[in-house]
Amino acid sequence: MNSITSNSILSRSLRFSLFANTRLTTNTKSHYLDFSSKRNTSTLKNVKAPRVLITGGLGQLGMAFARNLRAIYGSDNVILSDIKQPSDDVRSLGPYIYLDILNYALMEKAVEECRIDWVIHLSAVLSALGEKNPKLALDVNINGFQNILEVSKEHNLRLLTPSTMGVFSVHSGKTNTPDFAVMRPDTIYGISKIHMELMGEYYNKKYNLDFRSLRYPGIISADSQPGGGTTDYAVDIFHSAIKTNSYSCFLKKDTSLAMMYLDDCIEGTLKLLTAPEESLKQRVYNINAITFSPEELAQEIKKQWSPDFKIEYKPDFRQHIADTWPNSLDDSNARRDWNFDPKIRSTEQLVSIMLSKLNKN
Ligand SMILES: NC(=O)c1ccc[n+]([C@@H]2O[C@H](COP(=O)([O-])OP(=O)(O)OC[C@H]3O[C@@H](n4cnc5c(N)ncnc54)[C@H](O)[C@@H]3O)[C@@H](O)[C@H]2O)c1
Ligand SMILES: C[C@@H](O)[C@H](N)C(=O)O
Repeated sequence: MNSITSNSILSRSLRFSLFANTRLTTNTKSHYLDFSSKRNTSTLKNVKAPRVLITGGLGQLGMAFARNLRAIYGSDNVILSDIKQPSDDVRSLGPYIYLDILNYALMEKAVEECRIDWVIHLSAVLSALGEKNPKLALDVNINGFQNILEVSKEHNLRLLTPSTMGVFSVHSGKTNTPDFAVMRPDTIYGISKIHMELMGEYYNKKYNLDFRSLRYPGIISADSQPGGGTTDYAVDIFHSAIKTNSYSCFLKKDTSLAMMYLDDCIEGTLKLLTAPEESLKQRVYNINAITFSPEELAQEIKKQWSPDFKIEYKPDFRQHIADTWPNSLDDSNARRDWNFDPKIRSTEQLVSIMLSKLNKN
């Protein structure tokens, strides 16, 4: 059960600067005023906020986005959506609508009726699930994205869609992989995410669509379950350690991968979402934070949780996927253009924050 709290992870000053940064290109609807002019702060309070639609919001990341965006722009301005039934808790925190991204008419109706200005498009089928059901992954990740891309173009929306380190491959380089590396992924997930990146860039160039994307490493969260990826072990291991003081890992002990704590993912994404157009030198950016292997993570859990913690390694089909992915990404462009700056930078910090959060639940 995800423990849903309404508190934002963002500091008050960061929330304010993200709000103040919420600037608009001239061709955007006038739901709210342009902050780019030299307004003094007293005018901020009586200015309308953007109305944000989150698709696929009931997965691992969606609620954290909703909580933090609502803390900045107000609950009624952030509409959560998915094809799952939300809990009463979720419904109590703000507007929720059923939205299947494969239904273009339904999506356009939602954008019009909810007077949407920005979309955070999270709906997707992730790597492991995608290899089990390639047709579903193709449908959701490609056809679904085409729908949201078209609706965003037709309605002048700002569209942010997360990409993944899964677009890289053995040809991209394993360490400090740059934004513009060779991309030849052999998973349906990686292929569909490259499609998303390239089509988003095409619509930006051809139709001036305000498309933004960032390549996440494996995201690690305490309050939400992962949705079927190859890095899910790094979340599952904590729940298993607390429950049984043991874990059976589906990757080999030395499989080093790029990882990130949820709060850094959210803060970084909101920085890109609100970055002034003129600061963006590209539309798709790598972000990076921590690198560890299952064995290194297990050793840190032994240190901070229990020296008797037991781990076994039983690699499955996800090992091949992980073997094609980088262990770290070069995110210097994200740092340069919109001040990406993760706080959790070590396995030790990650284990400490995860155990403290999970022990509270
Ligand atoms: N979590 C990570 O580690 C990670 C890393 C890299 C990139 N990303 C990206 O971030 C985004 C969110 O990831 P997540 O971990 O929350 O994913 P998730 O798998 O946990 O959730 C995806 C959501 O999409 C929804 N969905 C599926 N089909 C849909 C449809 N037809 N219409 C509407 N919604 C539909 C699902 O119901 C689910 O709630 C995805 O685009 C993913 O590729 C995530
Ligand atoms: C890395 C990311 O895209 C997701 N957690 C997956 O493993 O598929």
